[in-house]
Amino acid sequence: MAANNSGSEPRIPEDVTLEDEAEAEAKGKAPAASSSATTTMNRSGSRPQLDLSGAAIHGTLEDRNPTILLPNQSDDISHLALDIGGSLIKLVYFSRHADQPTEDKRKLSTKRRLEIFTGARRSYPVLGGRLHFVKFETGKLNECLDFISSKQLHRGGVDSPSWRSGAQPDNIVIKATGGGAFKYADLFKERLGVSLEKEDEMDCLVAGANFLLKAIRHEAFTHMDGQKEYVQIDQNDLFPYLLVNVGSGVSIIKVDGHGKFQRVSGDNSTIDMLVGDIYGGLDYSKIGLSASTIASSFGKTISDNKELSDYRPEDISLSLLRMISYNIGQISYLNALRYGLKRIFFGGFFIRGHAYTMDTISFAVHFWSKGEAKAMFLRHEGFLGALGAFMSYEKHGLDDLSAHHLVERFPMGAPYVGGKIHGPPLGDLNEKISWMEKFVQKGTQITAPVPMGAPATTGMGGFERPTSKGDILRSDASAALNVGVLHLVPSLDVFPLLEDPKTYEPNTIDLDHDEFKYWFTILSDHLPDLVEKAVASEGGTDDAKRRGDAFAHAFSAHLARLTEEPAAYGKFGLANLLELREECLREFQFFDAYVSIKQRENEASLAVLPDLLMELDSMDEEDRLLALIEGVLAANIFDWGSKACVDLYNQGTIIEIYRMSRKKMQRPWRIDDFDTFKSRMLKKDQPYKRALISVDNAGADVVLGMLPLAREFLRRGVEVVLVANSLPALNDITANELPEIVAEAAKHCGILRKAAEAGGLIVDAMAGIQGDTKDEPASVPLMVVENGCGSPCIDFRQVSSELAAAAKDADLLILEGMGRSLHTNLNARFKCDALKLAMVKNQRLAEKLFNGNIYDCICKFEPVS
Ligand SMILES: Nc1ncnc2c1ncn2[C@@H]1O[C@H](COP(=O)(O)OP(=O)(O)OP(=O)(O)O)[C@@H](O)[C@H]1O
Ligand SMILES: CC(C)(CO)[C@@H](O)C(=O)NCCC(=O)O
Ligand SMILES: [Mn+2]
Repeated sequence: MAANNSGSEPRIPEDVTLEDEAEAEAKGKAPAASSSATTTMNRSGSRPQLDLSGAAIHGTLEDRNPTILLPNQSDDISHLALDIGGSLIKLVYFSRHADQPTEDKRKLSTKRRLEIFTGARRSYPVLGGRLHFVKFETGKLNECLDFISSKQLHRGGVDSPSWRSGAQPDNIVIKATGGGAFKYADLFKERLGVSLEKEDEMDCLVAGANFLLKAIRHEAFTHMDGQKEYVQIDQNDLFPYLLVNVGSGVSIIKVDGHGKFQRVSGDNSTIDMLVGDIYGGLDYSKIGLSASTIASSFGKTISDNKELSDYRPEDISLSLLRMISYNIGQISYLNALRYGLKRIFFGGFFIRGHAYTMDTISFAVHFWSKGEAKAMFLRHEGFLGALGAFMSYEKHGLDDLSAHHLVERFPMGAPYVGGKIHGPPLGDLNEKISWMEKFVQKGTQITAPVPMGAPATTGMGGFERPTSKGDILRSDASAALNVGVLHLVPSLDVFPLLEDPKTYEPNTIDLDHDEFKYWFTILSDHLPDLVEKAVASEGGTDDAKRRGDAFAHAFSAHLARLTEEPAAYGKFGLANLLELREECLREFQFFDAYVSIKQRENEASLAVLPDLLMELDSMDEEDRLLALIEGVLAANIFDWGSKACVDLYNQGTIIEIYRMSRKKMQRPWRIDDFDTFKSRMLKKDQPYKRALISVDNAGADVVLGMLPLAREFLRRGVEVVLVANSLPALNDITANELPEIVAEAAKHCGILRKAAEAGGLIVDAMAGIQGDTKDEPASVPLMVVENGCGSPCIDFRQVSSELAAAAKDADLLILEGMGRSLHTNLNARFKCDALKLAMVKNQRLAEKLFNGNIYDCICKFEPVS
């Protein structure tokens, strides 16, 4: 369908989904993905030896995970594993991040300063890359073979050296499990020239489940009365559990640890199971099992005196489904009872996200155990075996990964595929857009929340707002597998200053139904303007317009999907939603929609900075401190994510609005801990050592607000680490953009200049001559680190290793802006003093959080002791 060569109208299968490779998807732009080593390190004895001749480190030696290129390695190391079951083939494959841009000066000098290179951290064999989940029907094995072949997955992907060089590796071995690994081994050899190395199915199921439960934060959930609830699994309290995999057959396994398990029951088909050993030796009356519960509906078919054809097929199906599901629930419960297990995890594609099935199983388990045992489901339910087979390579170091290394993304196509491939996989962004456009024109119902609404025209808002009801979308959870692409980012760390990472929740407000409805409207309303900016940022070309349309449809589709099922992508907070928007922009190759706005505002602000600094310098210490905090709060008004503020920008120049905002500052602020903060700052015997200052927006916010504040710390001999986004989000300043701004500001300020030099941000020659340096103290460094994020919010469970390293010696954390200190982290507790500064630029949020009003200011100081 996607590549339709016939010239005729493409056929659009009813249940079409696409394999979203999105190879074009923000290549190499994943947050903090800078540290990529190579996957080609092989720890598995079962694999051929690596040819290390000619190996060269790519990138800098100081990079803690340099990419190692092995030019002479016949690239026979596979990034693919299979589970070939009776009904479905599951495929898990890995794709490397594209080559990273070389590190800039800032990064190198910062890393040197922060002593990130301790050598001890080189241990990761893991690299940055992505894990994809795809499935095919076993009956259509050819589709699967074509897919593997078209992507050259068995040879490490089309980007691999051997594929590029055209070399023919002779002995490719791929891990495979499931019955089909035996049955179809010859076919794989014949068609792809690969040997399947069989892995035990139970081993794989257990390894897959253990990995998911350890590494994916919101993998397991309960399902009661149609409601999903994600369960946080404590690693120290995981075992033992019962794993019930319901595929074509049912496997029931008691899992006691990693690699420690015992198959306890069930190896029959789902139908056989009905007559199987449900009560196996147990007293019928003791467990209160009533045979009529399940038998009753079919009982009628006997007494009704009707023919089978008199019944509606859907009624029969439902009865069957209920019967099977109850039975699965009962057998599982009985086994749990037998072994004293409280938790039962269900996997396998039989369940395939069906609310009805999950509810029925849950009900049965709950009922028979009188609430003692819990049925839980897994988001990657069908991929346990394939994932386990993938793990068995022992070469990706996946077992070293923790939840904070994994970021799940939902590019168009991916969540919904989980694998039904019809037609060739989409090779690039252009094909993806074409695919989407066809559906838009047809207005076709599709399983994915892909495009919908009226056909797009111009790229300038020529699309409809998404409807919040799923009338254009078919709500079919069977296709919407809710499995995204797992980005492995080994360079992410838990922020070490979090008081308790286990209980930390970034989002301040739960994105419940009402809340989501509100944000749905906000984000939908904002969309036309965002598309316009995005398109302009790419030169306003036809290509950009087309991508703009596609982005709008894709993002609308996500919103519609989430409206339909808020838990579709796992536990989803506002931080995730705002990040999804940015990721969606990047998916359609809009890398910085606000680039020109940021530039304009930076320039205007830098022009008035010298005057501001002079004014500040004429004040005494206490007044200056107040003026600085006021300045931060006032300048936080420049936020292109806030509708109210954007409306204001039409009413004056940047400087006029800044002055107006400043004039309106009236204490006490809505939260006003300024006096406590001031006292702490003025304690001469206990100065701070290092302040981490997390900045928000470009322009006045950073130039007239945060930089002068940073300068105050520097002047007091406090080291300053400015923390900024790794990737653009709205008009937020990024870590890459910041050094230039600092250098510009340093031309007018000796303190900044010396500190920036000390921090390696600028070299002496770059600094200007105008700064007055006569009474400055011995200089402490000013540094810039990236935070690992590409969103207006921050989740401190996953920050860049740079930031984590910088946190080591920090005793003050300043968070600025709505996204980072209100929407997220308002209630976060840290191991160091924390100052949260923001202007509330949204009426509803002001009311909800503070019983206040839009433009209220928050100055929340939380000393540790
Ligand atoms: N398109 C599909 N075709 C066939 N079965 C499907 C499909 N989608 C979902 N299913 C369900 O998924 C089940 C198969 O699940 P799964 O893929 O986990 O098992 P399998 O690996 O094929 O079986 P086994 O491990 O017993 O060989 C089927 O029994 C059916 O209930
Ligand atoms: C998106 C953020 C968090 C960016 O700071 C902020 O602009 C915001 O919360 N906006 C709310 C939407 C609005 O009020 O229009
Ligand atoms: Mn912002």
